[in-house]
Parts: sequence; C-alpha cells; structure tokens
Amino acid sequence: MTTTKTSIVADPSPFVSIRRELHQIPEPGFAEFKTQQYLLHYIRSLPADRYEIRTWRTGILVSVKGTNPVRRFGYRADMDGLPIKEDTGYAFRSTHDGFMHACGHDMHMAIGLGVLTHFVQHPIRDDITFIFQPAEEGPGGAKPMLESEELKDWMPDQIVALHVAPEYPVGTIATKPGILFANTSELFIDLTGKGGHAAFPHLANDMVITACQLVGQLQTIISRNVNPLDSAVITIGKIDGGTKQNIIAETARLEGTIRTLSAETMALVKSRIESLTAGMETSYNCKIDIDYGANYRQVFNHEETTREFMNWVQASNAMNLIECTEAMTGEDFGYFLEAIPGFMFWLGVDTPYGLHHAKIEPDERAVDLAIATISDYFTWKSESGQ
Ligand SMILES: CC(=O)N[C@@H](CCC[C@H](N)C(=O)O)C(=O)O
Repeated sequence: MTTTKTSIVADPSPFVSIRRELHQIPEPGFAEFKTQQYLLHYIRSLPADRYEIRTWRTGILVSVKGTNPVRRFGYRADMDGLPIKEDTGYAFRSTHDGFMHACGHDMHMAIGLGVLTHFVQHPIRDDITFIFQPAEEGPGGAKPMLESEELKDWMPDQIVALHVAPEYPVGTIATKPGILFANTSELFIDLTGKGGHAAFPHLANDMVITACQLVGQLQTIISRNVNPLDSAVITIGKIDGGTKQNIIAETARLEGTIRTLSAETMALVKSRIESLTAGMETSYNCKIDIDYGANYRQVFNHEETTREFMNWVQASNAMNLIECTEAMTGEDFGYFLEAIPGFMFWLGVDTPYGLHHAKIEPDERAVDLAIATISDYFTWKSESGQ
C-alpha cells in the first residue's frame, strides 16, 4: 500500500512544527531525557508569572494560574516512544534509530503545549494542571505520578486526555461514558529445557518446539475459556529462542500482553495461563516461569462528565462527535480516571496505518483543531461553572 502525503501540512503552524521536532527524538519510558528538556525549554519561553513548573522523574507538571480559581482542571499528555524502526516518508523522521513515535505521543505533547500556551496567554478563572507523563507504553508512569508528592497540591478536580485514532477522519472526536479501554497485563514467559546438537533431538529438550506449542495453546484460552459474549485478547508480540540454526534451544522467551474488559476475566485468563503452563511443564519436562510485568487499570470515563463533554462537542459544532464502542487498547490514564472524574477521547488523525505501525503518519491538521477544541471546552467549563 502506498501512503499519500496529504497528512503533512505544507505550512506548519508552531505546534505542528513542535510535533515534528518531538517526532525526531522518541525515547523509551522513563528515559525521555531529551523530550523533557525540549518541553521545559519551550514552557520556560512563556511569560514566567503565569505558571509554575515541577519535574517528576522524566515527567513535568505545570500549574497554569487562573484569575480567581475555585477549582482545578487537569490535562495529561504522554511522552514516550516505541522500539519500532520508522518507515515513514517523513523528512523529519526519528533520529533515534530503532525508536519511533508510533503511538502519537508526539502529537499528544504538541497539543498539550498548545493548550498550555493558550491558557498562559488567555487565563480563565480556574487553575489548570498540565501533566506530561512518561512511560505510558510501559512500565507505567501514571500510577507513581498520581501518588507523587509533586502532584499532591496540584491535584485536578477534573481531568482530560486524548489519544490519536488512525481510523477516524480529521475533525472527529470519538468517546463514550464508562469503559473506553481495556484492563491490560504484560506477559513474559521464560521456558527452560535442555540444549544440544541439532542432529540429536532425543538427547535434548527443545524449547523452540515447546514455545511454539504454547503460543497456539494460549489462544485456546480466548476461544475456549472466555465467555464468547465477553472479550479478551492475548497477543504474543515477541519470541526469542536459540542461538544458531543447528543448535537445539535450551531456553525460549515469549513476550506479550493480555487485554480484558473486566478484572474478573483478567483473573480467569491468568489462572488458565498458569494451569496450562503447569501442564506443559509436566508434559514437556521443562521449567516455565511467568512474569506479568506492568498491569493497567481499564480506562473508565466518568459518566456525567463525559456525557456533558459529548453534549458540548455537539452543541458547539467544534468537531464531529462519534459515540464509539470500547477498544482493547490499554492506557495507564485509567489510574488518573480511577482517582479523578474525567474522560479520555479518541482524536481522528485519518491514516491508513494503525497505532504501533512503522508507517503511521497521523494527519497533522488534527493538532491545531484539538488545541482549539480543548481550549474552548475548558474555557466554557470555567465560565459556565458547570
Ligand atoms: C494506546 C496504547 O497503544 N497503549 C498501549 C499500552 C501498553 C500497556 C502495556 N505495556 C501492555 O503491553 O500491556 C497498548 O498497547 O494498548
């Protein structure tokens, strides 16, 4: 499939230019050092009397002052990139080989800076905390940031975040009250057998064979154990095993993720993985160790606040609104929503390649549209006292 270049605006606005600069420096979770410096440098260029800055690990908190605050809004943007070798046609492609902003966090941060700039220049009555959060893709920055000393006295009364959505046209907002994104758990499985010569399989215990069996078996949990009217996903995204084509692999490792729409189904899936691997240990005479890595809470949008936002989008004609169904994506923004009323929404960026794809090229026109819409929404919220 060939991509068109219509996603790239010819005359980039300041925040589209910022997005392009951020796009060039994707970094892993909790290693967003250049990204943090870039954001701090930009924020410090704004009039200093209107805000305060705090850093938390590689994240940043900014409190923008209201004129006569009675409450505090919150806006969160995530910062990390992904271990993907970029394959876009961008002139401003990643300069960090093997790393890419393939989940739109460059867009999220540029939009966050745009909204922040708007409220520094056009203060509203209420205060706003801007949260630039590291490590959304893992191991998860939201939970520790939420519990941090730095956020305590800047805790918002209502919080908002967005995620780019390749499947929707530019000018679209899609969301729903209640569950929007799934519960997630990372999944790391280490298999240990016995290595040996490729010509003598009977003297060894081949973990490539066992790992392949296990990958297939795991899918039976979804098809045979989870209620077909419920939803769950197990994806194994990475397999490692062996050292050379004529050496039987002593060890293998599977890396994946589990997605469910309830905590109960997550417990069921994990318990089935444990039973299944215990059975395989016996039948394949090997050792299997499981590590669930980082677990994220579902993204559960506050009913009333989300419905109010959806009504506002429709009434203001700000963008086209779609009431979507939930998705099996994960987001540690779920931890913020567990503690603070608010919502997340999808922002249409209309691109043929999906999230986490090396060729994804979000339509940049979404950046300024989102900045205007979120700024107008918070202004309306503050002025109307809703
Ligand atoms: C929006 C998005 O793509 N989020 C990630 C979150 C990853 C959670 C965790 N590292 C895991 O893989 O379970 C996603 O993959 O949905």
